[in-house]
Amino acid sequence: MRKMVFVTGNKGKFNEARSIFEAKDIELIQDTGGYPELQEDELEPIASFGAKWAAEKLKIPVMVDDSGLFINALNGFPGPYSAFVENKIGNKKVLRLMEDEDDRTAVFKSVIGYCEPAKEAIVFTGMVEGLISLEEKGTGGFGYDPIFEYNGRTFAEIGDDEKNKLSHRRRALDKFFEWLSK
Ligand SMILES: O=c1nc[nH]c2c1ncn2[C@H]1C[C@H](O)[C@@H](COP(=O)(O)OP(=O)(O)OP(=O)(O)O)O1
Ligand SMILES: [Mg+2]
Repeated sequence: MRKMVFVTGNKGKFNEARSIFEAKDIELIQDTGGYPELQEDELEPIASFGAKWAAEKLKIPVMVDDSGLFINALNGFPGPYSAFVENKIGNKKVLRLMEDEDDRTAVFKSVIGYCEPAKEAIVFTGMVEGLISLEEKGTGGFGYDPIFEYNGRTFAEIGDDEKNKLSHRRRALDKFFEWLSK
């Protein structure tokens, strides 16, 4: 069985990616060592720099995932600040910010960065459009899943298997698998 090292401290991301890789017969190994996260408006340079940095440090091919929730009524907030905002204020306060907003549309984005030592990093972007719910719903998933609605149910309600068929992460990983198989 082939292997891939995923540098992330986020257990929810890792568990999701692991089951997506399992279906491709690739064993996913978590490295929690981290990497410096650039301050950028876009996720692509953050993932690209992180993958390059980790590949040179560990001296093995690695992947990273920089992701986030972009809420249209909030000008794309929290976007690249998603992890900071999740830890600092949480879903309830994000819903408070959205209290008077009619436009509930939002985009979940995942950028997978892959790099082999002494090579350039390559990135694959996946997106899914949905709505910010009026209240938290569901017990599955992680992070913003309880407030991100897709076809009437939140990502925390639809369950891991359903989420893994259509999520931003799945869409980015499908592009990665296509590239790997070339
Ligand atoms: O499918 C998802 N369902 C719910 N929430 C999600 C999802 N995907 C990303 N998110 C949230 C988690 C974190 O608050 C932020 C990403 O921040 P991001 O820096 O990429 O991840 P992180 O700091 O948690 O882990 P790490 O950098 O070690 O991979 O967006
Ligand atoms: Mg992070």
